[in-house]
Amino acid sequence: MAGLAIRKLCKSFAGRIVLDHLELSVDPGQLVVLLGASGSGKTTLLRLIAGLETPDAGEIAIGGREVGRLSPRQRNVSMVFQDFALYPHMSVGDNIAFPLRGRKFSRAQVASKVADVAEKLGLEALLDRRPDQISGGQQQRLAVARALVRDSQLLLMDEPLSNVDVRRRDAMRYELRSLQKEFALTVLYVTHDQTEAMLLGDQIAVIDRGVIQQMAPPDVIYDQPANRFVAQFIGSPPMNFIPDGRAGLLGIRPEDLSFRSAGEDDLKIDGVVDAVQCLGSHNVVHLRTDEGPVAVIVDRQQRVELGEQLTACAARCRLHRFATSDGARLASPLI
Ligand SMILES: Nc1ncnc2c1ncn2[C@@H]1O[C@H](COP(=O)(O)OP(=O)(O)OP(=O)(O)O)[C@@H](O)[C@H]1O
Repeated sequence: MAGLAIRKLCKSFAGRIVLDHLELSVDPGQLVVLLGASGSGKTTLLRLIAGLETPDAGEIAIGGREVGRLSPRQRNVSMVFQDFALYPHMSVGDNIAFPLRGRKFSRAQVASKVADVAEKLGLEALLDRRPDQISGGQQQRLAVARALVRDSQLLLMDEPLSNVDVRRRDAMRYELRSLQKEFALTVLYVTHDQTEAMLLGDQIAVIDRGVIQQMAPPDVIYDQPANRFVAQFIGSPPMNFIPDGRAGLLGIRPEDLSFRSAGEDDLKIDGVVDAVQCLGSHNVVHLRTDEGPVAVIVDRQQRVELGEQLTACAARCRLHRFATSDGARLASPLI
């Protein structure tokens, strides 16, 4: 598969800016997750790449070739939507063959390509079944088979797992990741689910109001968020923010706070326990403080009473600093 490069892409609907000089690139064989809230422009971006919408300005190149003027078919991009958009009335075999319809292939060539791809994806015993007669994981493989059979350059996925049972979803994410690696698929995967983004992406591109706020590997997005928006979008419960005094905001992840002080120099926040949530593997303690609400993740063993006065502490090296003006990340307070 090929790489994708987008430069200064703009799109408005009825005078409302949806994509604002957006820049994004996906290397060949990489899975980039486009993560953003509802209405941030994710689907619009996919539709522009696929050629289903026309940009107002900007460039879209697939495999180094500008595709802005090409029809959707000429772009050779596969798009997978919710529930994989399989044809329910067609057999698995016909679903795989469908993208080859209308192309100049003989019956025998189509049959051979379908057999080849079905074998690669372990679907060969299922070719006569209908999509509702195969498992969710097999449906996902069928969607990938349809992209491979037509030698797609790029796979665009728009929340394909959103209707999948929560218990199955983990296994399907794992399988998608394996398929993507095995076949070196270039994938741009849209979701609003931060856990999904962290689990799937080689890189996560966080989008807000039509602009990519940060694109980086998941651990970098989490450990060095480029601005306040990214910092609070990723992490559960979200990062705490308290005023810094120096025209800035301090950001502290709930797991970086504890009620046991480790060092003289620790940041200390006094508060009263407002609520304690049990999340199975750990508890979240919500403090009411003079700086606003603060969440602290603690061991289940640690006994904390409602109304108790406590001091939450964090090592200075774990703090993040952001400008109050535009939310941009500043050097850490220690530097
Ligand atoms: N064809 C259209 N005409 C007018 N407005 C549109 C059109 N398509 C999208 N929009 C608007 O553009 C904005 C971005 O929509 P888009 O579907 O790209 O968001 P999204 O990030 O995919 O959201 P969601 O996660 O809810 O699907 C929304 O405010 C939407 O109403």
